[in-house]
Amino acid sequence: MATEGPCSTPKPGVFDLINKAKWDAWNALGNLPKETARQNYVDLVSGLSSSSDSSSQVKPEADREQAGYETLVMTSEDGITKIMLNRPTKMNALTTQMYQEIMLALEAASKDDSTITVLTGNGSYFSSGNDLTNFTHISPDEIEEKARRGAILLRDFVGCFIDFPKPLVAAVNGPAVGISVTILRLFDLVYASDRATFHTPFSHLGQTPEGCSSYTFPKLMGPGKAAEMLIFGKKLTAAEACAQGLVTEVFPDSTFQKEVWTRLKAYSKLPRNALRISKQMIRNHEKEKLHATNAEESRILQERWLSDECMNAIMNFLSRKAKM
Ligand SMILES: CCCCC/C=C/CC(=O)SCCNC(=O)CCNC(=O)[C@H](O)C(C)(C)COP(=O)(O)OP(=O)(O)OC[C@H]1O[C@@H](n2cnc3c(N)ncnc32)[C@H](O)[C@@H]1OP(=O)(O)O
Repeated sequence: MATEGPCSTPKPGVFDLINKAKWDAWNALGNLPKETARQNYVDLVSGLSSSSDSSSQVKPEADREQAGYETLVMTSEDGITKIMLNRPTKMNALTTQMYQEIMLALEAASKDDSTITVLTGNGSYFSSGNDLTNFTHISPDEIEEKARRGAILLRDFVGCFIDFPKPLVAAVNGPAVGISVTILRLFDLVYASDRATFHTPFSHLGQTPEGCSSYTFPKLMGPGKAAEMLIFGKKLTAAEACAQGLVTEVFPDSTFQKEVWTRLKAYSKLPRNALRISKQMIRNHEKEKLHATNAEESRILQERWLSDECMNAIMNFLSRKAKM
């Protein structure tokens, strides 16, 4: 293009891979003037040579922290976008603001140039699930409206995981509770520290399953094991969760970070589009079912949040300190 102007030669045959790729790139430039193409080429080459002059001048793919999040730390490096829940003193309990920021972060990650997206937690917990103070400071005349809006937020939040287009990985650095457990089935890989536990105390809270777990857990582990977790609140160790298929692999806590990130950096070098298309092929089979389950679970929870059972359980949790 830079020397001959717009593409005018015939397209090479389908098996002439190298010349066909060159032709496609040339043809894609359309009627770009020869001079502009030449300047673009010079800019590209001088950019490459100046960056390869000396290794000290190569700016490493810095851990680019993305601004605008208060409850998360979002970084992109080595083809991996990491979304880290960042309320360690509250065990990364999920506030309304956090649900919203996670949705924004997923939206941004779905469009950035990374290959893999990872969700993890800062501190000792992955997440203690829904922040139970989300249900406080509500006057009686606001309760129904708050429950209605909560159900919409829940449905939208889980919907983002169902529809996420790229490989999505959970690095479960510590215990996980409630919704931070149920959504794991919507991830493509779940790596867990051997310190992690998996606990869904819905009945204890007068609540019911979400995150599509009423469908995905029985399908994954059989109805009996799913009932132990979702109905009776049995807490699983990382090894047990791995045996049930909820966790992909367990790592010793002492080497968890090193082993997981080494593995993910290697995966992130695989062809990006192939990974994305394969993920979508695997997930597309049951998307409709997942969205229908999500809508139904959110509708039922909206009712549960208004029940005495739920309100009493939350008041019990919040008044623990006062009783101590
Ligand atoms: C839009 C709405 C969508 C709703 C979707 C619905 C989801 C359902 C669920 O997720 S159900 C699960 C809800 N989570 C829980 O029931 C866990 C509650 N927390 C605990 O049981 C414990 O805090 C613990 C086991 C996670 C940790 O116990 P530990 O004794 O180690 O630590 P503390 O209890 O002292 O916790 C430290 C401070 O963090 C606060 N905190 C922890 N988790 C939550 C939470 N989920 N909600 C609110 N606050 C939480 C805790 O109160 C302490 O705060 P303080 O230091 O200010 O007292």
